[in-house]
Amino acid sequence: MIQITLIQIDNYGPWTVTPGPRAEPDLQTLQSRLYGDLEREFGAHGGIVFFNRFDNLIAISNGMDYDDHKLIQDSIRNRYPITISMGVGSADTAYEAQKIATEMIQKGGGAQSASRCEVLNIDSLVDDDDSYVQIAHIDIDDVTGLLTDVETAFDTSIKVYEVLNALMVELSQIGGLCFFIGGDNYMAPSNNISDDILRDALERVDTKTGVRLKAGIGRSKTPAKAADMADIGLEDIRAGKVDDTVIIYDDRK
Ligand SMILES: Nc1nc2c(ncn2[C@@H]2O[C@H](COP(=O)(O)OP(=O)(O)OP(=O)(O)O)[C@@H](O)[C@H]2O)c(=O)[nH]1
Repeated sequence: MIQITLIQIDNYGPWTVTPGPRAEPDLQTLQSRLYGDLEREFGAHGGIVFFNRFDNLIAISNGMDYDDHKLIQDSIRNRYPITISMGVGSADTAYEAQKIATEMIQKGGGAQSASRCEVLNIDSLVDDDDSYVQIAHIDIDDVTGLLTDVETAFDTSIKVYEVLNALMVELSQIGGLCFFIGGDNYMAPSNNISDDILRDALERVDTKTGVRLKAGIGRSKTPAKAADMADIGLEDIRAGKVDDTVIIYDDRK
């Protein structure tokens, strides 16, 4: 089972324009610092946060309970001019878990409801015995030689974001999620998606976008450890240790 936490800034839209439109560099600073702080806070529990849309961030939070979430929520209130609500869901697939987490927040009120403040709704927490996270670290082959060093920076970004969208659509159709994490890298929470099915999905994206993707896949009890093993898998593919575009490492006893 994978546990997903949706973190949503309370009443953010209206806040950004009250008493008048706030300077965009200030909003960008707030959003990036909030992402960094949440990454550190969830990371301290072995979790991982994806910036997603910055006002709606998605975390894998296996092993974190109500008190862990509440402590983070209180800390953000003490250090920011905004507050956050959180919804938590657990399921066999990442897509279903985020769907439940979203329902948990929506149950607490609208994203621009002036009365909704610091909702923390948990549908279910993953038991330690059932805790399992699969993450794929997906990378474009030779983005440096094919794009970064030969195309304009913006044209490279068009391609990288085109690949992101194709990955998000493909993975959501097989129960997974996918997030851009920088450069030419994507991370896909992908519980219950086999390496064969994932390889086929990557090949469909290759065909659609004209790139060649590879992926290390990590399986562990905690999100951070699963991500670490996915990174190792990616490095082993780069080093030619396997003649495949995907490799799985699983450290569950
Ligand atoms: N978030 C994140 N970004 C990374 C990671 N590794 C590389 N990057 C980013 O991705 C960019 C490209 O790095 P690489 O993927 O190693 O370059 P490449 O030319 O595609 O090389 P190959 O993937 O080996 O074919 C770097 O400039 C970094 O911005 C990583 O593990 N995590």
